[in-house]
Amino acid sequence: MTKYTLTYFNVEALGEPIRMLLSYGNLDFTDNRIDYEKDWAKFKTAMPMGQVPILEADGKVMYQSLAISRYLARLVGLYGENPLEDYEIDNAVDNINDFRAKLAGAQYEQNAVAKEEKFKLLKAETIPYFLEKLDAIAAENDGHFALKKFTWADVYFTGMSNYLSLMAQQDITANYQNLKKVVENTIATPGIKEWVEKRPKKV
Ligand SMILES: N[C@@H](CCC(=O)N[C@@H](CS)C(=O)NCC(=O)O)C(=O)O
Repeated sequence: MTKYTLTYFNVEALGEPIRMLLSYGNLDFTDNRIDYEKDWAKFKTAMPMGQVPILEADGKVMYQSLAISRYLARLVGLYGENPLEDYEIDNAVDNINDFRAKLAGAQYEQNAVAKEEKFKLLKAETIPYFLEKLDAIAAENDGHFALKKFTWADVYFTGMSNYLSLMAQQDITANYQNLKKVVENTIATPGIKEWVEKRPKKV
Protein backbone atom coordinates (compact mmCIF):
# COMPACT_ATOMS: atom_id res chain seq x y z
CA MET A 1 0.00 0.00 0.00
CA THR A 2 1.33 3.42 -0.96
CA LYS A 3 2.64 5.52 1.91
CA TYR A 4 2.35 9.27 1.44
CA THR A 5 4.24 12.12 3.06
CA LEU A 6 2.83 15.62 2.82
CA THR A 7 5.40 18.31 3.57
CA TYR A 8 4.11 21.80 4.34
CA PHE A 9 4.30 24.47 7.01
CA ASN A 10 2.47 24.19 10.34
CA VAL A 11 -0.63 25.89 8.94
CA GLU A 12 -3.79 24.92 7.04
CA ALA A 13 -3.70 27.13 3.89
CA LEU A 14 -2.63 25.29 0.67
CA GLY A 15 -1.83 22.09 2.52
CA GLU A 16 -5.20 21.54 4.12
CA PRO A 17 -7.30 20.48 1.11
CA ILE A 18 -4.58 17.89 0.43
CA ARG A 19 -4.64 16.63 4.02
CA MET A 20 -8.44 16.40 3.78
CA LEU A 21 -8.34 14.47 0.49
CA LEU A 22 -5.81 12.01 1.93
CA SER A 23 -8.01 11.60 5.01
CA TYR A 24 -11.18 11.18 2.95
CA GLY A 25 -9.51 8.40 0.97
CA ASN A 26 -8.24 6.80 4.16
CA LEU A 27 -4.76 6.94 2.60
CA ASP A 28 -1.83 6.38 4.91
CA PHE A 29 0.06 9.68 5.22
CA THR A 30 2.64 11.42 7.35
CA ASP A 31 1.78 15.04 8.04
CA ASN A 32 5.28 16.51 7.92
CA ARG A 33 5.22 20.14 9.17
CA ILE A 34 8.29 22.33 8.63
CA ASP A 35 9.14 25.04 11.14
CA TYR A 36 9.42 28.07 8.84
CA GLU A 37 11.71 30.13 11.09
CA LYS A 38 14.07 27.31 12.06
CA ASP A 39 14.22 24.98 9.10
CA TRP A 40 12.76 26.48 5.92
CA ALA A 41 16.01 27.92 4.49
CA LYS A 42 17.57 24.46 4.51
CA PHE A 43 14.47 22.71 3.09
CA LYS A 44 13.73 25.29 0.39
CA THR A 45 16.71 24.40 -1.81
CA ALA A 46 15.60 20.75 -1.84
CA MET A 47 12.08 21.57 -3.11
CA PRO A 48 11.43 21.19 -6.87
CA MET A 49 10.21 24.79 -7.20
CA GLY A 50 11.54 26.11 -3.88
CA GLN A 51 8.05 25.91 -2.35
CA VAL A 52 5.67 23.67 -0.45
CA PRO A 53 3.36 21.75 -0.32
CA ILE A 54 4.97 18.67 -1.79
CA LEU A 55 3.54 15.17 -1.67
CA GLU A 56 5.83 12.14 -1.76
CA ALA A 57 4.40 8.81 -2.84
CA ASP A 58 6.62 5.76 -3.24
CA GLY A 59 9.62 7.86 -4.26
CA LYS A 60 7.69 10.18 -6.56
CA VAL A 61 7.81 13.85 -5.48
CA MET A 62 4.72 15.81 -6.49
CA TYR A 63 4.34 19.56 -6.19
CA GLN A 64 1.85 22.32 -7.07
CA SER A 65 -1.04 22.07 -4.64
CA LEU A 66 -3.81 22.02 -7.26
CA ALA A 67 -2.11 19.38 -9.38
CA ILE A 68 -1.65 17.26 -6.25
CA SER A 69 -5.30 17.81 -5.29
CA ARG A 70 -6.54 16.76 -8.73
CA TYR A 71 -4.39 13.63 -8.59
CA LEU A 72 -5.81 12.72 -5.17
CA ALA A 73 -9.36 13.66 -6.15
CA ARG A 74 -9.18 11.18 -9.04
CA LEU A 75 -7.71 8.56 -6.76
CA VAL A 76 -10.41 8.88 -4.10
CA GLY A 77 -13.38 9.37 -6.46
CA LEU A 78 -14.05 13.07 -5.92
CA TYR A 79 -13.47 14.23 -9.50
CA GLY A 80 -15.96 14.14 -12.38
CA GLU A 81 -17.13 11.18 -14.40
CA ASN A 82 -16.43 12.85 -17.76
CA PRO A 83 -14.57 15.91 -19.13
CA LEU A 84 -17.61 18.19 -18.71
CA GLU A 85 -17.99 17.21 -15.06
CA ASP A 86 -14.25 17.77 -14.55
CA TYR A 87 -14.72 21.21 -16.09
CA GLU A 88 -17.56 22.07 -13.68
CA ILE A 89 -15.42 21.11 -10.70
CA ASP A 90 -12.27 22.87 -11.99
CA ASN A 91 -14.32 25.97 -12.74
CA ALA A 92 -15.53 26.14 -9.13
CA VAL A 93 -12.00 25.63 -7.82
CA ASP A 94 -10.70 28.38 -10.11
CA ASN A 95 -13.34 30.79 -8.78
CA ILE A 96 -12.31 30.02 -5.20
CA ASN A 97 -8.67 30.35 -6.17
CA ASP A 98 -9.25 33.76 -7.78
CA PHE A 99 -10.69 34.90 -4.46
CA ARG A 100 -7.64 33.54 -2.65
CA ALA A 101 -5.33 35.42 -5.04
CA LYS A 102 -7.13 38.74 -4.39
CA LEU A 103 -6.80 38.27 -0.63
CA ALA A 104 -3.17 37.18 -0.87
CA GLY A 105 -2.37 40.22 -3.03
CA ALA A 106 -3.36 42.48 -0.14
CA GLN A 107 -2.10 40.27 2.67
CA TYR A 108 1.42 40.00 1.29
CA GLU A 109 1.74 43.62 0.09
CA GLN A 110 5.01 44.96 1.52
CA ASN A 111 4.25 48.67 1.35
CA ALA A 112 2.14 49.65 4.42
CA VAL A 113 0.20 52.45 2.68
CA ALA A 114 -0.55 50.33 -0.37
CA LYS A 115 -1.59 47.47 1.91
CA GLU A 116 -4.10 49.66 3.74
CA GLU A 117 -5.55 50.85 0.42
CA LYS A 118 -5.82 47.29 -0.87
CA PHE A 119 -7.63 46.17 2.29
CA LYS A 120 -10.09 49.07 2.03
CA LEU A 121 -10.99 48.01 -1.50
CA LEU A 122 -11.16 44.35 -0.50
CA LYS A 123 -13.59 45.04 2.34
CA ALA A 124 -15.77 47.47 0.43
CA GLU A 125 -15.98 45.61 -2.88
CA THR A 126 -13.92 42.52 -3.60
CA ILE A 127 -14.82 40.36 -0.60
CA PRO A 128 -18.61 40.89 -0.81
CA TYR A 129 -18.45 40.49 -4.60
CA PHE A 130 -16.71 37.11 -4.45
CA LEU A 131 -18.65 35.80 -1.46
CA GLU A 132 -21.99 36.63 -3.07
CA LYS A 133 -20.95 34.92 -6.31
CA LEU A 134 -19.57 31.86 -4.51
CA ASP A 135 -22.64 31.65 -2.28
CA ALA A 136 -24.89 31.75 -5.36
CA ILE A 137 -22.92 28.89 -6.95
CA ALA A 138 -23.31 26.86 -3.74
CA ALA A 139 -27.06 27.68 -3.68
CA GLU A 140 -27.50 26.47 -7.28
CA ASN A 141 -25.73 23.25 -6.38
CA ASP A 142 -27.69 22.47 -3.21
CA GLY A 143 -24.91 23.21 -0.77
CA HIS A 144 -22.08 22.00 -3.00
CA PHE A 145 -19.81 23.76 -5.45
CA ALA A 146 -20.48 21.64 -8.52
CA LEU A 147 -22.79 18.97 -9.89
CA LYS A 148 -25.10 19.13 -6.84
CA LYS A 149 -22.89 16.59 -5.12
CA PHE A 150 -19.81 16.27 -2.95
CA THR A 151 -16.64 16.80 -5.02
CA TRP A 152 -13.12 17.99 -4.37
CA ALA A 153 -14.27 21.58 -5.03
CA ASP A 154 -16.11 21.36 -1.68
CA VAL A 155 -12.98 19.96 -0.07
CA TYR A 156 -10.89 22.73 -1.61
CA PHE A 157 -13.14 25.48 -0.27
CA THR A 158 -13.47 23.89 3.16
CA GLY A 159 -9.77 23.18 3.50
CA MET A 160 -8.97 26.78 2.59
CA SER A 161 -11.85 28.40 4.50
CA ASN A 162 -10.06 29.20 7.79
CA TYR A 163 -7.08 30.61 5.91
CA LEU A 164 -9.36 32.67 3.64
CA SER A 165 -11.17 34.01 6.72
CA LEU A 166 -7.85 34.90 8.31
CA MET A 167 -6.73 36.83 5.23
CA ALA A 168 -10.15 38.47 4.79
CA GLN A 169 -10.13 39.46 8.48
CA GLN A 170 -13.66 38.11 8.82
CA ASP A 171 -15.46 34.77 8.99
CA ILE A 172 -16.18 34.30 5.29
CA THR A 173 -19.13 31.96 5.91
CA ALA A 174 -20.82 34.04 8.66
CA ASN A 175 -23.33 35.77 6.38
CA TYR A 176 -23.41 33.22 3.58
CA GLN A 177 -25.63 30.28 4.44
CA ASN A 178 -24.80 28.22 1.35
CA LEU A 179 -21.06 28.53 1.91
CA LYS A 180 -21.63 27.55 5.52
CA LYS A 181 -23.52 24.49 4.29
CA VAL A 182 -20.59 23.47 2.07
CA VAL A 183 -18.22 23.63 5.05
CA GLU A 184 -20.63 21.85 7.41
CA ASN A 185 -21.30 19.05 4.90
CA THR A 186 -17.61 18.60 4.20
CA ILE A 187 -16.43 18.45 7.79
CA ALA A 188 -19.18 15.95 8.59
CA THR A 189 -17.93 13.61 5.84
CA PRO A 190 -16.36 10.34 7.06
CA GLY A 191 -12.56 10.52 6.98
CA ILE A 192 -12.56 14.32 6.92
CA LYS A 193 -14.56 14.46 10.17
CA GLU A 194 -11.93 12.40 12.01
CA TRP A 195 -9.12 14.48 10.49
CA VAL A 196 -10.72 17.79 11.56
CA GLU A 197 -11.17 16.46 15.09
CA LYS A 198 -7.52 15.46 15.46
CA ARG A 199 -5.65 18.05 13.34
CA PRO A 200 -3.40 20.64 14.97
CA LYS A 201 -5.34 23.82 15.73
CA LYS A 202 -3.17 26.09 13.61
CA VAL A 203 -4.70 28.11 10.76
N1 LIG B 1 1.53 27.43 -6.84
C1 LIG B 1 2.12 26.82 -5.67
C2 LIG B 1 2.35 27.91 -4.64
C3 LIG B 1 3.04 27.34 -3.43
C4 LIG B 1 3.35 28.43 -2.40
O1 LIG B 1 3.07 29.63 -2.61
N2 LIG B 1 3.92 27.99 -1.28
C5 LIG B 1 4.30 28.90 -0.23
C6 LIG B 1 3.56 28.56 1.06
S1 LIG B 1 1.82 28.76 0.91
C7 LIG B 1 5.80 28.72 0.04
O2 LIG B 1 6.36 27.67 -0.16
N3 LIG B 1 6.42 29.79 0.55
C8 LIG B 1 7.79 29.80 0.94
C9 LIG B 1 8.71 30.33 -0.12
O3 LIG B 1 8.26 30.65 -1.24
O4 LIG B 1 9.91 30.46 0.18
C10 LIG B 1 1.16 25.74 -5.14
O5 LIG B 1 -0.06 25.90 -5.27
O6 LIG B 1 1.66 24.73 -4.62
